[in-house]
Amino acid sequence: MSLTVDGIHTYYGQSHVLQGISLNVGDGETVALLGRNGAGKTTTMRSIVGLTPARSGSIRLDDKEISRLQAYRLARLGLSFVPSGRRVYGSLTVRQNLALAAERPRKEAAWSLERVHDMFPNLVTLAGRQAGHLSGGEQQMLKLARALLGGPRILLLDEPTEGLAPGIVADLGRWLAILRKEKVTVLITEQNALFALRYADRGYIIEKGTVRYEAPAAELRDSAEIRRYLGVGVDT
Ligand SMILES: Nc1ncnc2c1ncn2[C@@H]1O[C@H](COP(=O)(O)OP(=O)(O)OP(=O)(O)O)[C@@H](O)[C@H]1O
Repeated sequence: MSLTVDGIHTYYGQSHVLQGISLNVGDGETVALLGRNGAGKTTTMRSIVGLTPARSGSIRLDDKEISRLQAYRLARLGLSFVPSGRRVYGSLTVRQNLALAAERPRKEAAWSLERVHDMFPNLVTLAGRQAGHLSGGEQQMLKLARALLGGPRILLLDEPTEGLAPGIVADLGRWLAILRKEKVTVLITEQNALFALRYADRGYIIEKGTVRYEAPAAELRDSAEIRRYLGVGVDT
């Protein structure tokens, strides 16, 4: 499975936010989408998954044109969008949240509950807890678990570290390393550029709705120019 975004233009009303973004995510790759505040990272993801459709340009899953499909059909095709923030069914328990996600999986790519529990053993302990009462990190874990149970062909993770304590960010790094090893195809946006580049194969840096740089993650991480541009200091 590969995702190809080719020259998409997306608007909010009159505001021309994405001005010809092109990128691709190859089968089994982890790709980081970076840029300053307001550059258009979230909008790019929302365009890919059909929540804020692009007005022109092409988006293809393998050779299939998907840019005109509605969000629910894209979700059925295996585009799994994990938005930032606390988006779980707060009044349901962890167990119920997982059961709902496992109800109608895309069979060929679905993870079993057992495999998900191997990756996130804490979810076993937390099974009876109400999801709305979990910490930010625990909710992030639950969102990822739900996405995997659904059988994603590509996981789109929007700012997964947002609002997480440093210790939890380290956990998230471990999960991203596992996804990469398991060859799950991932597109990730991050304010924390160095974090994302540590777990990505390649990265794109966008500015004002266009791609400004594209390079292997290690190259972006080591470039003084890129660090200056992104306003990041030394790697920790
Ligand atoms: N619902 C909306 N209506 C109008 N303008 C919007 C809307 N959402 C985002 N924008 C504008 O579109 C531009 C791109 O926003 P976007 O959220 O994609 O950026 P981002 O790179 O994800 O940045 P951030 O990390 O700050 O979310 C910004 O100028 C933003 O103000």
